[in-house]
Amino acid sequence: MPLRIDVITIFPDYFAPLQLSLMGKAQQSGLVTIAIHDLREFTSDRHRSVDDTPYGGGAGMVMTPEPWGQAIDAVVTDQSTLIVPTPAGKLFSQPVAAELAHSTHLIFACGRYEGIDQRVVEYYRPRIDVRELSIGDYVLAGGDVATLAMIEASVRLVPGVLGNPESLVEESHQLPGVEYPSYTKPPTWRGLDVPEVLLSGHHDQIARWRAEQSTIRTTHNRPDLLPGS
Ligand SMILES: O=C(OCc1ccccc1)c1cn[nH]c1
Repeated sequence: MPLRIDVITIFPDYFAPLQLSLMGKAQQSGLVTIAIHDLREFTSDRHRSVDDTPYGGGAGMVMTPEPWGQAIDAVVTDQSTLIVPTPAGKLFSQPVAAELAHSTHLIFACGRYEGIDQRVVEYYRPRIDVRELSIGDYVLAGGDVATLAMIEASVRLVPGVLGNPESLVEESHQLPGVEYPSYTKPPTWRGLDVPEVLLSGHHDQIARWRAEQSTIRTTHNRPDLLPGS
């Protein structure tokens, strides 16, 4: 059963990169189908407006619910998962990407401005799986870039998309923490040598060195990922 993804956005051109490289091949392989929908196609006024001023005051504009209701109704089934990228969402992560990779149908609602009228989430929550997801603690101008990141992270985990599942095995069996540093040819570059152990052929020493490098790097860059933290 291929994974179907529908993206609803006011900037369809943001998703041109999905036709390239791994994402493009995934679509050609039939493992994934991705459709992009322009939210303005679902407006009914002459100005094709999608936003209005916020109730309760405050700066910025809020996206009105009706175009979203029309657009989501056009693609939704009882198997759909509606994903709303927002800084206020639960944190997207590799385990969440793995879950999405095994879904049947994902609908991404890319909000702009201050976000989408919350009643859109409230309306669909009793009907389908609705997930407000954040890709990190910073604010983007819209959900489009977050959606690209979540699609790329999820689609690469769809069985058959990655030519070499080997790279997934290492990723999933990785020690808690970040990856060890990688090196390739030439053995010396601008006076810098590749760590000797990596050229030694001693696989147990290499594994030990990599584990140690992962711990050093995690301690320095991501102490929050250290076991027991
Ligand atoms: O900025 C983001 O989404 C766009 C957005 C949606 C709703 C209101 C403001 C901005 C975002 C940041 N981390 N994850 C998502």
